[in-house]
Amino acid sequence: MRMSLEKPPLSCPSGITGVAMAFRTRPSASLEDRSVMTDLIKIEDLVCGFNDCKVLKEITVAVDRGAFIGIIGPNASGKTTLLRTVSGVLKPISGEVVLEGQNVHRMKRSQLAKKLAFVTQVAEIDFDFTVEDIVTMGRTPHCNRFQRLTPADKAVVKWALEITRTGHLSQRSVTELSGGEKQRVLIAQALAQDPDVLLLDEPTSYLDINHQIEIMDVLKRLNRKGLTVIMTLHDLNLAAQYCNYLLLLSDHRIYASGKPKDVITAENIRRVYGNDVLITVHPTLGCPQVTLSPKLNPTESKGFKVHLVAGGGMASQLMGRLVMEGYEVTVGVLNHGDGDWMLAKELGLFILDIPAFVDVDDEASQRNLEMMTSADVVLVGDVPFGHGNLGNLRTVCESARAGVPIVLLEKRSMEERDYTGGVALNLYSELLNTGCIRVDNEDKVIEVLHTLAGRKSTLQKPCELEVASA
Ligand SMILES: Nc1ncnc2c1ncn2[C@@H]1O[C@H](COP(=O)(O)OP(=O)(O)OP(=O)(O)O)[C@@H](O)[C@H]1O
Repeated sequence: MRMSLEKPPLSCPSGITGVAMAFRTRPSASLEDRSVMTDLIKIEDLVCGFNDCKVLKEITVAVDRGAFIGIIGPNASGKTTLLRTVSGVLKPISGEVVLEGQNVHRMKRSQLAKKLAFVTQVAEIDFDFTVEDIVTMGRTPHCNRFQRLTPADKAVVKWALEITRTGHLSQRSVTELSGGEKQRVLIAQALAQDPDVLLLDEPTSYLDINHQIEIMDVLKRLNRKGLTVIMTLHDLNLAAQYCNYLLLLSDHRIYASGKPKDVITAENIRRVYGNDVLITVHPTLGCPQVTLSPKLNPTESKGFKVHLVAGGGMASQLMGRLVMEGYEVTVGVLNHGDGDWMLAKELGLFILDIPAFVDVDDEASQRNLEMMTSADVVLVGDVPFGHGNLGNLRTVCESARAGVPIVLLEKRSMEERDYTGGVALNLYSELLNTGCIRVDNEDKVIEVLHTLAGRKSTLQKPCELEVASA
């Protein structure tokens, strides 16, 4: 069955019209500015919190109709508090939240509920209502107390159930539902309310990945039709993919705001969350994507040095695994801007590098040899060899002759990776005669390194004992 995004016609049209995508955080507007503003929501010098506890201060944000805003930040940074204050549920300590010219905290609840819906975090619903009853309650602001639901109201309820894929639950009691089902029912209720602005507190927290995408897709499509969406999110990747603008909260304030690519930066995440992360670009959407890096303590590393011959972005996975496993990794020789160079840089590894499009020359090779011979093992990734990086292969051969253990990752044969008309292949055959270890996937590389590192530590133990007893 196809879902229609079009709401059935209503007796009270929502007034959703053109979409002006804009969002700004700024100091308080002057009186002159105010006269030309067309913001749907204006948050002015807001201080919010509880009694004397100021959770957030200096919050000034302008939201235009049609914005899709994500509020992100660490635990207890005030995301829910801000959303509750914007929703009118929590009174501000000072400042104001203005919706279409009216202070939300002075509006009648019924009047506000026609324009704004708030999906709270899933709480225990103790009342034995059916799902249909719960979603129907979303129509309350639009109905006269003594009036029965009109066919138009019923059609909206049906639409909200369908669009959130909760129709099959309509006769079930909400007390029996799973957390994810309840979450979708609460979103259905809010959509049945037919608001201009939808606020959602962690709407995906209980949802599996399929339902996360499904709900976010529905919200995005409704947003394209004019629904203004403001939500709190912990998942930074979802936030980057779906939100047009982000507010990053930290230290009782808006720490950063703007487009996802400007807010979700490694520096911001490190400062606010205290985590080192890898920021890459989503392959199809172009938005930032966050990959968590473990907090590696150098003193806990395996004390086993791996020099990696990488290139062309073909050794990225291997590099990440090595770092995760606690090896001391150096990389080289790499050209500036190479995919593996960029990752090595993000990971903070020592890179022996040369400018882009420059061949590995004798000087670079000499330094590479020094690094290889001081490593416990040289690992050659499944990289292609051309005339530019042939020097790396020559140096690996030299290191092998000097007795350095060599591990070769061969996902593809050297014939497939030789762009030198056979020179690389000859060097490779020479290398194989020195008794290198050959493996065909990353897992096996890790197994081999584990064995080699184990041998090294066993050999070291008597020395350590001697030192200890001296
Ligand atoms: N009713 C309350 N009374 C007093 N303090 C509260 C109340 N609710 C929340 N707080 C406090 O306000 C601060 C912000 O809480 P809030 O729930 O807004 O953070 P959050 O960013 O949404 O957190 P999380 O990511 O953990 O959900 C916290 O220190 C919290 O303990």
